[in-house]
Amino acid sequence: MDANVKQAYEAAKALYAQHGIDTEEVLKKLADIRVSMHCWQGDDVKGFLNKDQELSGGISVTGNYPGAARTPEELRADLDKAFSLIPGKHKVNLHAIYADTDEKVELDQLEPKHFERWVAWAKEQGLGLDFNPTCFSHEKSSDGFTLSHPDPEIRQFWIDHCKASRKIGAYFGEQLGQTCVTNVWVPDGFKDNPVDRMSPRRRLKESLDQVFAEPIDPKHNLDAVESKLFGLGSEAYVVGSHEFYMGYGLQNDKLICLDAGHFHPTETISNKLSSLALFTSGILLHVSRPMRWDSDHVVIMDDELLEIGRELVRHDLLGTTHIGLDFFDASINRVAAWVVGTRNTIKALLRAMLEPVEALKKAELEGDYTVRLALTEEFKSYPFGAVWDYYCASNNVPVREQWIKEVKDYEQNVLLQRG
Ligand SMILES: C[C@H](O)[C@H](O)[C@@H](O)C(=O)CO
Ligand SMILES: [Mn+2]
Repeated sequence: MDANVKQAYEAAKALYAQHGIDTEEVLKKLADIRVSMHCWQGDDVKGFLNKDQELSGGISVTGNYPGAARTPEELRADLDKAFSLIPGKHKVNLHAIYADTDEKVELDQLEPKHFERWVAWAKEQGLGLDFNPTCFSHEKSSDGFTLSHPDPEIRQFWIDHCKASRKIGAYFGEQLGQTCVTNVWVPDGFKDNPVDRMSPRRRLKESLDQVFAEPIDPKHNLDAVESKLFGLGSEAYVVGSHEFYMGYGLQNDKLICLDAGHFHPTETISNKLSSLALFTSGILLHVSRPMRWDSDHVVIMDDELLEIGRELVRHDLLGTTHIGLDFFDASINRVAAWVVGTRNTIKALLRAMLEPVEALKKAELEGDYTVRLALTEEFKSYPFGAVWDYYCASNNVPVREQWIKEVKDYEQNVLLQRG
């Protein structure tokens, strides 16, 4: 390890120790956290099953940076590259359209065998896998409805797809010895004001009941449901709203997924964690960065990311919260997008772990808001960066911006050769 990195770490360690913060313990805890890196940043949410199908469902990817992965092999190579620049062992979040198979298979017919190559790779790399049914970019969702569709045949197709997805999730969990989270998000909604808000929600509820009817060992698969306020083309009404899924999740013991981009622009998911945690056995996060709308920008270390980290650490929610990422930016190098977003997410958790939480809570309880404010602010310039650098070096990944050169080399030698 570089002597300067070690020396800076030792100085930081001593400073934090003065506040009773044991950096060695902190780094051990940090190493246990698995962030679920979403595969869809690597190819602009195209997948491999219906490659020619246009992206739909009210989400959108902008940019035309060269080098998007075109095959499962390319996507795995890009993920390998990104993981080599990120400290720790993590998970990959797959969508159903990323099946790796030579068969032409419909979504409702998908089986674990169509993901065997992903599992073999994950085993080799020591990664976990999460899963999502893909209820968009398909002719049967072209009018904007899936699980809440008025046509029972179309509804059944999506129910069968979601059922198949849970089985694939259970297979991942069982094969890899790490619980898979299978997250159901459907785009269903209306562009303009509906007359009947209730019937689609009733249909969605009934469809979900069918999807989840078969019990699955929670050691292998946990179900999650993801709400949304609006999408492109569903501005007036989304069937699966926050209230809908909060009710459904609480009543049926499902993980409630909070996506940072799925609420009113001034609403934050950090402020929801301490409430939901009191009523649920776990939460799924989609850490994203909405800019003016659900734009899915790459996660940066902004106030909200820091606050999410603090809430998870201060209320001891790391054991029950599944941290997934959800962004897709095609205007920059896609491997770099993963590295920036994932490193930032881990770094925000580290920063939160390096705060004098007990002293701050004590000040608050005693009504000493002066100390609460002053200490919070002073800690913003404590040398967390030295601890982070040491963590990266100890994990044999590049320290600070050294990783950029590696991505640039990979771009020259691999991504730009893809034509
Ligand atoms: C591709 C994802 O499933 C999707 O982004 C979903 O999680 C979402 O957030 C839709 O807005
Ligand atoms: Mn999401």
